[in-house]
Amino acid sequence: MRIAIVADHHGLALKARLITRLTAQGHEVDDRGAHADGMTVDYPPLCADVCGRVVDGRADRAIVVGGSGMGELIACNKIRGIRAGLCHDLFTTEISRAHNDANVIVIGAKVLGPELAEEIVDLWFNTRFKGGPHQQRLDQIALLERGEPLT
Ligand SMILES: O=C(CO)[C@H](O)[C@H](O)COP(=O)(O)O
Repeated sequence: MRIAIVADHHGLALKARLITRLTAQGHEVDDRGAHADGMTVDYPPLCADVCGRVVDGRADRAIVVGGSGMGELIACNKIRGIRAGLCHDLFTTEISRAHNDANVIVIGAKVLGPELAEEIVDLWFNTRFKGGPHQQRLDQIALLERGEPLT
């Protein structure tokens, strides 16, 4: 897969570790920043960058690493066409793909250790969307996103 990845200042070490792992697995990983320079950064532009790439097809999926990940989750889900999941355990990670067809995974580097983060990312990439009634619900979410009435 073509994966766009970003991290703020809290997620740089985890981002580097995930890039190494995903590249070794055969993915094409595009590191969109931030880059290790000791500066603090604002996460919304980073989220906008990778989410824009998912929406316009330059990336298949995106990974966003923050401190808690909560603000990143909010930012990503403001972008039309993005379904971002905050994944800090195996159950919600699997559901974010199987039920929600998440196209962005958000991780808090201050919440998870690196080994669990790797396990979560592997599970996220290896879980298929189930479709069926879940597709109907995603269609309803898309209506909400466009400000259209739910039918
Ligand atoms: O996870 C985050 C947002 O949800 C950020 O990493 C966090 O808010 C950064 O804060 P600070 O610059 O004070 O370290």
